[in-house]
Amino acid sequence: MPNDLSKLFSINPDLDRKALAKTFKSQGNRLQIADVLNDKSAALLHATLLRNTPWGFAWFDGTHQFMRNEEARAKSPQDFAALNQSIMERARAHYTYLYYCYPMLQAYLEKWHPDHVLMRFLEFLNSAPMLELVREISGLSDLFKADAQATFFGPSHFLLRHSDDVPGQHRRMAYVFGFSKDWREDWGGYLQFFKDNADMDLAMMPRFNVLSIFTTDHIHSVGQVAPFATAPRLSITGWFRDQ
Ligand SMILES: O=C(O)CCC(=O)C(=O)O
Ligand SMILES: [Fe+2]
Repeated sequence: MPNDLSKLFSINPDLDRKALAKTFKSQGNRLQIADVLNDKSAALLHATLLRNTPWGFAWFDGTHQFMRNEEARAKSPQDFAALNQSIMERARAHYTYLYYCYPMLQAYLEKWHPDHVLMRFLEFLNSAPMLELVREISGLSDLFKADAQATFFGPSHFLLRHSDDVPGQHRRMAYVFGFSKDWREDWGGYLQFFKDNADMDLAMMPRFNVLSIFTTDHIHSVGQVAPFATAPRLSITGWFRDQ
């Protein structure tokens, strides 16, 4: 791992990995790890997501749609109202989502902003210390790479119920690094898991400096963020793969 990467980011050395592995198993291969990064790493990522990320706009209309920041800035409020309306109509009966997004892997491969902090974090995600942490806690010893997107869920954003298990994609472990500060129970935005009978089985609150991981066999959603939430739900999320 290059030196500059380990200076930027590091994992909290005090994590009790054995205890975390036990809890991961007892919760049906799901876990939210508190204080996962050292304080400096988490503060840098929080500041980057809050103030220095060229967010685009992601939604689903039958396939994934993404509008880059440059393009979104050129749209009128009327354009956005119409788009919003069409997503809300779709959500009545079909799968969809709506949030601000920065597709880190695509940006990396296409060199959109090669010096951006998030590009270094994508490298850190794919470095030995991070892969070893997730392998150790999950027992999945063949995880070897991760993709990533940064997401910003503002008021009324949501991600409906779905499974991450897309055939041929080799996604084994979903992950969500959370950087949301001072979240409140009434603001929605929980990562929620459902049982077969549609009762909620577990819900993880948006928090600062946490890593939520779960195997891709779980049906889950991100609850709609309340219109009165005064802070965004900030995350870096994706999948660890075995191929
Ligand atoms: O942001 C989250 O908590 C989950 C995101 C998710 O489920 C997904 O991107 O598939
Ligand atoms: Fe998901």
